[in-house]
Amino acid sequence: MNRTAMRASQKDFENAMNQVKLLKKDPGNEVKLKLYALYKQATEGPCNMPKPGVFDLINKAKWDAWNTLGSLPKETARQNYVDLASSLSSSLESSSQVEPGTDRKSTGYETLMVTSEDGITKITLNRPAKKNAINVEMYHEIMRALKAASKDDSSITVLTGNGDYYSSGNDLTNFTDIPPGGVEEKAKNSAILLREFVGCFIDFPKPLIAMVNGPAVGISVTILGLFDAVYASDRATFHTPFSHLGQSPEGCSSYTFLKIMGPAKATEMLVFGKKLTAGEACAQGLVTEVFPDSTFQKEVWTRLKAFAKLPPNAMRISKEVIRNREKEKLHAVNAEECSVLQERWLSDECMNAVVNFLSRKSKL
Ligand SMILES: CCCCC/C=C/CC(=O)SCCNC(=O)CCNC(=O)[C@H](O)C(C)(C)COP(=O)(O)OP(=O)(O)OC[C@H]1O[C@@H](n2cnc3c(N)ncnc32)[C@H](O)[C@@H]1OP(=O)(O)O
Repeated sequence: MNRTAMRASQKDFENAMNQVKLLKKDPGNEVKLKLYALYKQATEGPCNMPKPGVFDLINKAKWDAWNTLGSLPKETARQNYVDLASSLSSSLESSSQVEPGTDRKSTGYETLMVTSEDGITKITLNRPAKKNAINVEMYHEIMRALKAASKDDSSITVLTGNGDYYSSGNDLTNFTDIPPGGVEEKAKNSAILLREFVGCFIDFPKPLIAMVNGPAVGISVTILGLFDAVYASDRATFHTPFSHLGQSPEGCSSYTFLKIMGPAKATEMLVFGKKLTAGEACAQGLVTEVFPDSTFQKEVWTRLKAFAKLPPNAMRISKEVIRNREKEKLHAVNAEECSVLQERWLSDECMNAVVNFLSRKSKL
């Protein structure tokens, strides 16, 4: 790279584009937008395309990024692209060099940490900077981890979150990646993914325990009705703001929550979006037991290690006896909830809520 002359050649630019393609780690949307904008400016000059519509989120973000470069000369954009690509490849390469020993690398998960020890498989949601929001990759990885845990040597499986949140629920940027078939195809694909995801919890054969380490939102709350025990820190809260988001209940909660807490309390949560404290969630039967945050990890792990010593086949069979007669019903509820949601995601109410969050106009 001709860095001394501070003017990147066409060859430097092409090398930089290859460097970007070969990056082992995703540099994130913000950086990708910057690269896109610099590429367009370097090859086509200032943006003179018409501005995309407000619901065409991806193209609008790209247009905004390119347009922000104003009349930056092509040569400067080319140089900036080369510099950015070079800084990315050195920072992302070096960060991947310090990680080989970590769970993430050794298990091949990008959004989870999965460990298996003392008869317990622990699946940790691991996007703490995004409050463990569940993106499409995480949905797939959770399903993969559950399938592996159902067949491994462990006798119980635990789901928890890394950082201050258990999970902020569905990653709202999932709605921005619109395929060529448009928003209808996106809604259809999302409903298929959601149905498969929830189905994995319905069918999970071993005792499944949630350790809710902090606030839980949306789908991370609704699927708790499919767990066998839910232990919560007293910092945890339980929030299903579906109406606020123009959406409707999922995770079989339209059935399980009614059974767990009765229709009136379930309606307060699922229709009016009432946020529960851990104590309230325990009083309503959604949470098994609440622990002070300072002793949460120690107390719960002591208990789980004792559970994991129980005969695994007996636990599996007891779970089957308790749960199996409900399975067919749960799959039917899951299918119905997903088909209702597929329509909801296309509504103005839902699209406006997503746009407002993504444009930083609203938060829960
Ligand atoms: C396949 C599709 C299936 C769909 C299934 C449907 C499920 C329904 C649901 O799950 S509904 C629930 C959806 N979740 C939300 O609406 C939560 C949105 N998030 C918030 O309101 C807030 O972020 C918060 C209250 C959770 C936390 O607020 P706080 O101020 O403490 O933190 P930040 O807002 O600064 O968050 C830190 C960064 O994390 C990003 N982020 C948090 N939650 C989400 C999310 N759900 N989706 C996408 N991104 C999220 C946030 O944008 C910040 O990112 P930044 O640092 O890059 O700005």
